Amino acid sequence: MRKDVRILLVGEPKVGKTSLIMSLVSEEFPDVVPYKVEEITIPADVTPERVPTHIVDYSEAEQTDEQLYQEISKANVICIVYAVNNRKSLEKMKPACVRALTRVFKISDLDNNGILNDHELNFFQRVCFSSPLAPQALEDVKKVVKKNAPDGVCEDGLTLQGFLFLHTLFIQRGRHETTWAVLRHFGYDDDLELHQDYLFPPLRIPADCSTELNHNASLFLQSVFDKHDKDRDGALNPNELKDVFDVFPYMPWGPDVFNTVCTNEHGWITYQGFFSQWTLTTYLDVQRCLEYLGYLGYSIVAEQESQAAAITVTRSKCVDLQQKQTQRCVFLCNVFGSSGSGKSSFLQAFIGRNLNRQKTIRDEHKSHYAINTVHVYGQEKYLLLREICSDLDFLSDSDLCCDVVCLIYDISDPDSFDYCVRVFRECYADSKLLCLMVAMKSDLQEEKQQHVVTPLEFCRTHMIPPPQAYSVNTVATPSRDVFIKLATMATYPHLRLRCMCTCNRCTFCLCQNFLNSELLHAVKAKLYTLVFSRFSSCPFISPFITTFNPSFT
Ligand SMILES: Nc1ncnc2c1ncn2[C@@H]1O[C@H](COP(=O)(O)OP(=O)(O)OP(=O)(O)O)[C@@H](O)[C@H]1O
Repeated sequence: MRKDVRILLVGEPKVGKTSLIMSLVSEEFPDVVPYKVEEITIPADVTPERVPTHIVDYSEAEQTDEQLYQEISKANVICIVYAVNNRKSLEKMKPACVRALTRVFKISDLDNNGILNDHELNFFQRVCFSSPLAPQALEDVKKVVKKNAPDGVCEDGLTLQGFLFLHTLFIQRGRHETTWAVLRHFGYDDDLELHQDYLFPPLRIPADCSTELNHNASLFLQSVFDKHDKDRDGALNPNELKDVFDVFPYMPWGPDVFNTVCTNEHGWITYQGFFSQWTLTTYLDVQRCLEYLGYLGYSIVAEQESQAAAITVTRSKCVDLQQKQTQRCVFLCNVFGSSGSGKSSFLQAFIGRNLNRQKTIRDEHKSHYAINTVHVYGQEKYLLLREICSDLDFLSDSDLCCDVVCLIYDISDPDSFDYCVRVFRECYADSKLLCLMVAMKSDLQEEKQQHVVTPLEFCRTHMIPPPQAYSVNTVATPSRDVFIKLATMATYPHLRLRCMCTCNRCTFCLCQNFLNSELLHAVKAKLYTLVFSRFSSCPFISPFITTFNPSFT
């Protein structure tokens, strides 16, 4: 065993360094429990006489950082000392631990009032240790905290200070494992970092499938939103939004999010906008969504095995097309148009902003995406618009991949339609994807387009619906009809020849609703089964019956 061990005690003034030195080497202070003394492994031959040469007492108030580094380089053992009843020193000395426990506290504080009440303490206890605390034990805990840290109990619940004090007490009394059990349950590894396995649980996504948030996730996100919408105005003001992401190591959303989703008149994200942004992340980057849900403690609060339980992996798009129906709720629309044709304005109109409101958007806060809900024959769907850069040479296959294509031209710019023709011919003429032509800036004077055929003739030739006149230069919110059309085309890509108005009132819409109705499908299936069972034994008729399948009628 080394005899010249040099121990460095680091701590703020008056936290008890000297007492610790004395207790390490003598029996004089039986009440002082040396912090992690077993980890310091004091050599047996250290005596009080040798203390001055072996244990260096470092106090922040007395020395500079440079002197500390010098001492650290000379030390064999470094012992960080803090006083459990001094939160300031605790924060300073173990910031990673305090950060981790603060996140644990915030996740467990289900109503976000800064206090863990009995219900929340019991929930916390149950999810961490699989059994609730007995009422008396709960009272005892609060009593101990209150006695030692008066600010630790408020309104009969534990404050963050009390919660931190409790864990410091566990550590001090050698019950490190209790705190570690909590931290591990909330995803931390031995370095107090969130474990990669916790943040990124396995999730298999076959090719041609997409990812969406399921019902469990929407309940959880609704609770997260409600928890932080303290003024109950249905939107998250800047402070409330910052509070949502307080449990994240970084701010996940940039300023562009305010131009991607619906906001209220102050520009604050509404619940619709909040959920839309989550839907967008899930669709475009599901790994990121898993990570974010991990920071929010989804698996703990929703009592699920992992964040993967929040995700629905949809059926392959090919199978949807074959079966002529889909369960998907999120559809991607690529928006093409020449420079200045009005793509950004179109995207902003989708989240309810007219030209006047768009003028306030700063260039660096612009978004290439816009997402909102649309009702397609009574069902709520999410349509995600993606603005595609005008230079086609830079586009990859994944840039072109989508559920429906929107081609925009500016009726006041005679060259803009030519660009749409180019996109259609080069990228989508041979694909089965449906395209919709939008004649933007319809309030302006129309110019003759410099192309051999008119936009209307071009659409007729290529079985594209006629150009949809659209303008964002409106007094009220711009019309949503064109977005409903796009969402309908994305949802029912096999129905090429159909009414394009989707008003749900005209004869064609009513017929289409009827043909798509589950009742009609059920009746058809019943008839088929009946006919099949009656005539299947007849050798002359059965070959004809088997070719009759209701799903292809
Ligand atoms: N109906 C309209 N009447 C007048 N001006 C309009 C109308 N719609 C859009 N604009 C204006 O046209 C200009 C170009 O629109 P926008 O930025 O949306 O085009 P873009 O296709 O996104 O362009 P880029 O590809 O360069 O980003 C903007 O200044 C916008 O305010």
